[in-house]
Amino acid sequence: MLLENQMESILTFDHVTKRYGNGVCALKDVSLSVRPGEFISIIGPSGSGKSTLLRSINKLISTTEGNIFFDGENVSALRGGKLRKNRSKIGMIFQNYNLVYNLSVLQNVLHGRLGHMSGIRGILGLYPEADKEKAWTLLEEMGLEKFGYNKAGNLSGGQKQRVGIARAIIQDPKILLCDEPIASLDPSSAKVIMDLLKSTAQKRGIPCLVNLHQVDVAMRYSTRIIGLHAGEIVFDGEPESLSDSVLERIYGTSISNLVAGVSDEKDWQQAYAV
Ligand SMILES: Nc1ncnc2c1ncn2[C@@H]1O[C@H](COP(=O)(O)OP(=O)(O)OP(=O)(O)O)[C@@H](O)[C@H]1O
Repeated sequence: MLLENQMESILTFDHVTKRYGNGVCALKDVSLSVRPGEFISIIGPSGSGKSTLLRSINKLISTTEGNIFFDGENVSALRGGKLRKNRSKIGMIFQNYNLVYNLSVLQNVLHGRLGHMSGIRGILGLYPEADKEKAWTLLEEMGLEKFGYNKAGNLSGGQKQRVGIARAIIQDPKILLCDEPIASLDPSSAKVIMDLLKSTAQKRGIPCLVNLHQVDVAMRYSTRIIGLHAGEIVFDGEPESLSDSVLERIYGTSISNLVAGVSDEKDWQQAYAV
């Protein structure tokens, strides 16, 4: 059974540990597998290793022990062109959007194709017509077709993040990694972004790993939640199994010390203006 799961998984962490130069152990013996179609939230207190986990997948951070397998390759061993190719299969969505603000919305979306182009065509911005058509279709899907020629810097935070999603999707990624995608947004924009993330990823069968600080959002959207505490996975299961005692283990404190989550559907609807 374990072998079957590993065979169909797109991403596997096999006993991964990350120790930074200052001695901090940010990931401790982490093992997990991600399968197509999963929408996984990673929760945990500040400093528990969520960003380290996400960034080690595209080797922005090198791990110390263990192996990470992504799309059939051992990421830990990849260098140069092979590493770039592997990264082109990973869509990243950032808290601060990482757009080029003085370029147009369309050009920012097209940047997602750079990893698939030869150096000179990419430098000159000579995108094939098919890519441009795809970019417009994605802008439409994001409700941004009217903003294609606007400067990305002039958009609202929620609109910028929608550009970020379109840029990640146009890559044709095999996984989406989202590092606190709604941390800079108001609750109503956050809902739009979570809805779009989930629908665009699920429609295409792309697995999604999302770092979140909002437990209620994680519970509402995820097919699976991973809870980190001090670099260790202390919970890996369905949202329904995330009890108060599990939350206390993840956050290392009594539930009464946690900012009240939005616990029932009615409260959620009020907070997120459903
Ligand atoms: N470049 C670095 N050098 C040294 N220590 C680091 C470095 N990056 C992160 N750390 C440490 O590793 C631990 C995990 O950090 P990480 O950013 O992965 O946590 P996080 O759960 O994403 O936190 P947050 O929710 O605040 O973003 C923390 O103790 C942090 O101080």
